[in-house]
Amino acid sequence: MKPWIVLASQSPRRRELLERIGVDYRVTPVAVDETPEPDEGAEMFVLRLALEKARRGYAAAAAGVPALGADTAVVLDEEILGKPEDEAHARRLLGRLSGATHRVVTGVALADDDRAATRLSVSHVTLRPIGADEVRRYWATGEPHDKAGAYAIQGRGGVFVEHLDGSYTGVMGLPLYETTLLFDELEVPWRAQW
Ligand SMILES: Cc1cn([C@H]2C[C@H](O)[C@@H](COP(=O)(O)OP(=O)(O)OP(=O)(O)O)O2)c(=O)[nH]c1=O
Repeated sequence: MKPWIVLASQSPRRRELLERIGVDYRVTPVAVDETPEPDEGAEMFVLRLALEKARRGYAAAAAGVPALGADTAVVLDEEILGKPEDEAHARRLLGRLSGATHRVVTGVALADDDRAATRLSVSHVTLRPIGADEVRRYWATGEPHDKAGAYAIQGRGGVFVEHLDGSYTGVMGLPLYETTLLFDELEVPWRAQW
């Protein structure tokens, strides 16, 4: 049996969110170069990567069903912060995010051979001040290692979140509202489970 969609992602968070709403998917992770173009804004960047992941996922899976791609970036003062390379990098990232408001942008894209649709989710997140010792302990949990901005709202990092203006699932990596708009657009039968 064909799945409804291909998920062009290795992120366990994206799988978990699709499972929450009962979507039948198959995973086909793809590798894309995640380097922003010179002068490319964060919104354009995540939309471009989401679409690239979706298109490559569609081709690689060869399942004849639409492929979903997504990309999340944490943005402070128009700078894309990315994932931490090591503890010192996480310390610098969380030091900058501590006690400040940043933007989390997630692009989602759904594509097949002749159709493609994209949506953008933008959230503003305020983190409370985070102490150096707290960063050290947080790093030791392993949680921040593969997360943009070195924190996870859905995990222990939730204790740092003083305010969220936007989409919780968008910050987590797959905005469910926007994703279901894409499903409707390309006639993915997600409502069958409701
Ligand atoms: C800010 C934040 C990010 N993240 C995650 C979401 C994304 O998985 C990750 C950002 O990296 P992405 O490059 O968007 O995704 P990925 O590398 O995990 O997976 P793939 O490219 O295969 O789809 O950070 C959280 O889980 N919680 C948060 O609060």
